[in-house]
Amino acid sequence: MSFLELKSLTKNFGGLCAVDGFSLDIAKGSVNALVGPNGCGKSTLFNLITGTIRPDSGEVLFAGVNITGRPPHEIARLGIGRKFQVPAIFDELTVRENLIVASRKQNDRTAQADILAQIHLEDQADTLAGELAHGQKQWLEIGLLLAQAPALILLDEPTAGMTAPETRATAELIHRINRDRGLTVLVIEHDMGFIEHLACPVHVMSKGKILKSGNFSEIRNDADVKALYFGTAEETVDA
Ligand SMILES: Nc1ncnc2c1ncn2[C@@H]1O[C@H](COP(=O)(O)OP(=O)(O)OP(=O)(O)O)[C@@H](O)[C@H]1O
Repeated sequence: MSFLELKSLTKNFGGLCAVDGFSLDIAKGSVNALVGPNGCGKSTLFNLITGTIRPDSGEVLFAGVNITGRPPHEIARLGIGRKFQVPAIFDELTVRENLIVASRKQNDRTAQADILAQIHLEDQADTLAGELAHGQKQWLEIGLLLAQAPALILLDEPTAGMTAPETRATAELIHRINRDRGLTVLVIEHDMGFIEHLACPVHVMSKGKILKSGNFSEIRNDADVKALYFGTAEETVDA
């Protein structure tokens, strides 16, 4: 059954069509990746899902409920969490305090301990968030999302600026929270190595709509996708 249903979403900014009749069905409990060149409309699509901006036309259905045009706080309360590229954490609080502040149930220490284990920051619980390594800050922000008990999370370039081991660990983290919490995940990414580790359905966006959907190797070897990135079908997508 479709958990998130995007139906012919369209958003224009003046004369620019950023999202152009975009449709996609995301199944409950699945992980999906959205890739595409700079400016193809990925972040605008996330803004349409989370209510930051309203579509000119089209609909967003979440768990069967039409949430199109609802305000962001209402959509968040319904269970959609979003992580932006730059981590929004409290640097001057410890990792544990960050989680407590973000938690729906602030006294539920068991839930917070579970999250600490899942984001691999058990040993840093009493470290100031500002002192964490870059990758750990990104994981803490995913932890802050988990503390709000969402059913769907949208991650915008979660591995930006990460080392290769951090990137691999992030793919494992996403698998873990998907498996252990039954969370549905939609990820925007540029890093094809990360997408390969995720081993999930990949949707390629171009000029506001889906160009191709498939598994990693189908996308990597697709002539239209190669042409989109390189203007030629001769090379391999590994940017
Ligand atoms: N608020 C806005 N006002 C005007 N134009 C906008 C606005 N937001 C986005 N755009 C334009 O819409 C197009 C799509 O932008 P968007 O940020 O969604 O792309 P993207 O695929 O997320 O890009 P990137 O990978 O670089 O983050 C771009 O041409 C962008 O300049």
